[in-house]
Amino acid sequence: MGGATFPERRQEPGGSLGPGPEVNNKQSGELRTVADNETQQASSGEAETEAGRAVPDTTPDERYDLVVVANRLPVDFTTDDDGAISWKRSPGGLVTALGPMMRASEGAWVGWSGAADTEDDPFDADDIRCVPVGLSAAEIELYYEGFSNDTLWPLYHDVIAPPSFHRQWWEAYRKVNRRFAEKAAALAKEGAVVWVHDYQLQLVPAMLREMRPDLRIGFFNHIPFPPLEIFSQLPWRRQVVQGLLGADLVGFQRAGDAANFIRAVRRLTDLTTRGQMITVTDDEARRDMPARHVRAAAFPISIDSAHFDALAQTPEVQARAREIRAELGNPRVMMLGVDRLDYTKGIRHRIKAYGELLADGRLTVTDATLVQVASPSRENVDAYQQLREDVEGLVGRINGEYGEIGHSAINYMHHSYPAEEMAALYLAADVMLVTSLRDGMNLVAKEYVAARSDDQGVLVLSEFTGAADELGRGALLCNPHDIDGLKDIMVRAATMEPRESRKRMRRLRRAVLENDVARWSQTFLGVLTALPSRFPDRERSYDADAREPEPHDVLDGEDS
Ligand SMILES: O=P(O)(O)OC[C@H]1O[C@H](O[C@H]2O[C@H](CO)[C@@H](O)[C@H](O)[C@H]2O)[C@H](O)[C@@H](O)[C@@H]1O
Ligand SMILES: O=c1ccn([C@@H]2O[C@H](COP(=O)(O)OP(=O)(O)O)[C@@H](O)[C@H]2O)c(=O)[nH]1
Repeated sequence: MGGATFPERRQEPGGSLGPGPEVNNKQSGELRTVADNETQQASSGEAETEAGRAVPDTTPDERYDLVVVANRLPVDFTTDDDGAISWKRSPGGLVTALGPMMRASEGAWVGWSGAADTEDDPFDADDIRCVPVGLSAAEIELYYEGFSNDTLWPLYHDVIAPPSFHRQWWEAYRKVNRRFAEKAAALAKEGAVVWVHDYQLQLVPAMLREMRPDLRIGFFNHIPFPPLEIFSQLPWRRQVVQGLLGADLVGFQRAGDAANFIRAVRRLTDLTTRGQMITVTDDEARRDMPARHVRAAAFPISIDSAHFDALAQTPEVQARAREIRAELGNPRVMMLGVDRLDYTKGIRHRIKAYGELLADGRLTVTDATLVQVASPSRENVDAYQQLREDVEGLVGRINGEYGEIGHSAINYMHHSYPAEEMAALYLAADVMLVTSLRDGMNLVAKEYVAARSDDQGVLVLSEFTGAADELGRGALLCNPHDIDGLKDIMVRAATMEPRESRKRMRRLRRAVLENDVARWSQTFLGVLTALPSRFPDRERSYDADAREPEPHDVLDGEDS
């Protein structure tokens, strides 16, 4: 397929970001506190950046053709009891998705290291150039835990939990977004591509465009974009839309998300839209600039399917899968759930349904078991603390009620595991339960499929995941709010004839192996770089030969 091409990097494609070695200080530099860092103080000041303001300096060899900007770096720093600094892979699907592309390109990844009050020098981790953005402890509380994960996250996930609106959080969000924009502006070569990711950084595209109008800016939202009626609750809804419209291309997981965004643009601005295109003409500050077009479309994200497929076929992973089953007492049916411990994932609904199946006698602990991995997430946010209490209380009650010696009803782990262990769990599981109440994509569903080269296993998949659009024909789709319906589907999965499950799994595997993450990033970057330039004379350093790949259809001719 067509799309952006990148200079080859020294590393072979496909390595996974496992727990990392200790950081080489020569490479990473000493950790410094934010307060110690004058540059940081300057760039994090309260003052609004004016159009045309000078951008922080970087040395010429620290400029890139491709700059990825995401809240998190692909690795998190941790400091052990002896003060030694090491890193491990950051949680969540964003890193799973972007890691392979970044390892294959000569780009830089701008993000937060996961630690408070540090400002680090750029470093290489797993062959990705990482450029840290420092956050103070207060900013983590206000920008990350507050506005990102207690305002935007619940709002964008169908208000499953009530969002909180605080002006102080919004101010921190703006300030931190500006810091990310400044860092990206300083790192990008003339005419470079900057790809901004996710809800934590929605103001970055417009800020960056103001600082660097020469850049080609893409934005991808990994989580759903809510319907107008919900989005409108946000007191700063216009500023968010304006922030996103700084991009040339705004990508979403599902066509419905892109349609929601375009509807918000139509209602909250005076701009004209036509299908996927929005014409931006209100550049008051820069009247010399011609009108520009912003395209909004769906680009469903994926995984490094071939890599996961190969990983699951290694003798070590296969042996570990057998070991897991043996340790569980070789049940007839092993069901599996793997999620960040997040209220969007429908963990409570799943466990409730499982408990009722045991109570009804439709499943027994000698016959079946549920393994639930709930990896720690956002532990300082109240809703996540409450969720942990609820889930662990429920698991304890069900185990107390139905467990027998040698047969737990539910094997619950509040840990995060490396990819090898995930692959072994997927291989061991007869039924994979993905019951999210709302989920941008859900890469776990795709990983399960990629791991099953034996064509066995059944995927139960919530219709409220992005993955349901592509995997709906092979998975058993469920509505997790309908507990009785969910119970029936779980029993159907546990008792499915091998002939039917093989047929379904083959269908699923075709979808996942064909549409991998390389294709996703090439399609997005291909569309981004093929959009007509506002600077036709300027030679682009990207992909002059690319034919324009097609994003997924968004709107059915809805114009205004
Ligand atoms: O960084 P955290 O606050 O620890 O959260 C982890 C990540 O969670 C979210 O993942 C989303 O992206 C996945 C890949 O596109 C998608 O499959 C999933 O449905 C989304 O929930 C979040 O969007 C990331 O920014 C976080 O880093
Ligand atoms: O213990 C764990 C739990 C999850 N994951 C990975 O985290 C990602 C979760 O992505 P998903 O899109 O399903 O959800 P998110 O957490 O991003 O909302 C997947 O690649 C999982 O393999 C992991 O490596 N170890």
